[in-house]
Amino acid sequence: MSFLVAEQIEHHYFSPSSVKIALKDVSFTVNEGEFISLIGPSGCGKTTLLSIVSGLLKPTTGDVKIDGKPPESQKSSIGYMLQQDYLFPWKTIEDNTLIGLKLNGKLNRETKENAIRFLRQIGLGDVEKSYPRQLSGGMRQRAALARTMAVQPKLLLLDEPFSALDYQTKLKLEDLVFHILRSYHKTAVLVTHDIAEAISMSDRILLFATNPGRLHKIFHVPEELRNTSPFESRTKDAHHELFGTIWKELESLEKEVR
Ligand SMILES: Nc1ncnc2c1ncn2[C@@H]1O[C@H](COP(=O)(O)OP(=O)(O)OP(=O)(O)O)[C@@H](O)[C@H]1O
Repeated sequence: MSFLVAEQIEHHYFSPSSVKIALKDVSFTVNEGEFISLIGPSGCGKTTLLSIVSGLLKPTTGDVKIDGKPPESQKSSIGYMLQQDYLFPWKTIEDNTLIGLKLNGKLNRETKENAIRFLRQIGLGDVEKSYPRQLSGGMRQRAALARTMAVQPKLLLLDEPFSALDYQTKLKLEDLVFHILRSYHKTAVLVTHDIAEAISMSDRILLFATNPGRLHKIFHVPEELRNTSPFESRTKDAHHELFGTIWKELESLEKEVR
């Protein structure tokens, strides 16, 4: 069943001297529990689209529905992970994890216990009472994941959450997020510049073209990769084949622009 529906999205940015068409006629659906990635050249409208899906930005025309309702009415059901962790430096990891629950008025004994259990599950049990400055970048992003998951979002929007990490930490966190989102059957939309990351984490990949930003092609990730951890996926022939296909498509888009 389609959980997220985007229909004929068009978005224009206006300045005194010009109009930028950031997105043109973008339609797609995401099923419940599905993980999709948005990839494409810089400026093709990925972040604009994520802002529209989150309800932070109203499209010039077109419509988005999350679980049959407009995104503005679903804000407490949407979780974010961004490139920066945005942890509050003066709060402990535990307090940072509980912040969304507090803001949503959902902090009680049960939700607190769940959140702390999750912190322990992802290996942060020893640093619950530590402050963000005492943690490595990877641990801080894990704390950001715990804060996101604490509010039990129905939809996760992931805007390049691994791109600021060193390569090894990035692979480990991809693996963790993949397993957590699968095991909790979460619906997720990831924006990334990393084709291998998109292949190893997603069920489908939406490739966008630029000028104007538009949906160019949808790639279905083969089942043998979808049921494999990101680490292992990267070692498979099917992964390399899909990488080659998407890379060629990206190159042909670049030639179009030149
Ligand atoms: N607030 C804004 N005002 C005017 N133009 C904007 C604004 N935000 C984005 N744009 C333009 O809209 C287009 C799409 O931008 P967007 O940031 O959504 O693309 P993107 O694919 O996320 O880019 P990147 O991969 O570089 O992050 C770009 O040409 C950008 O310059």
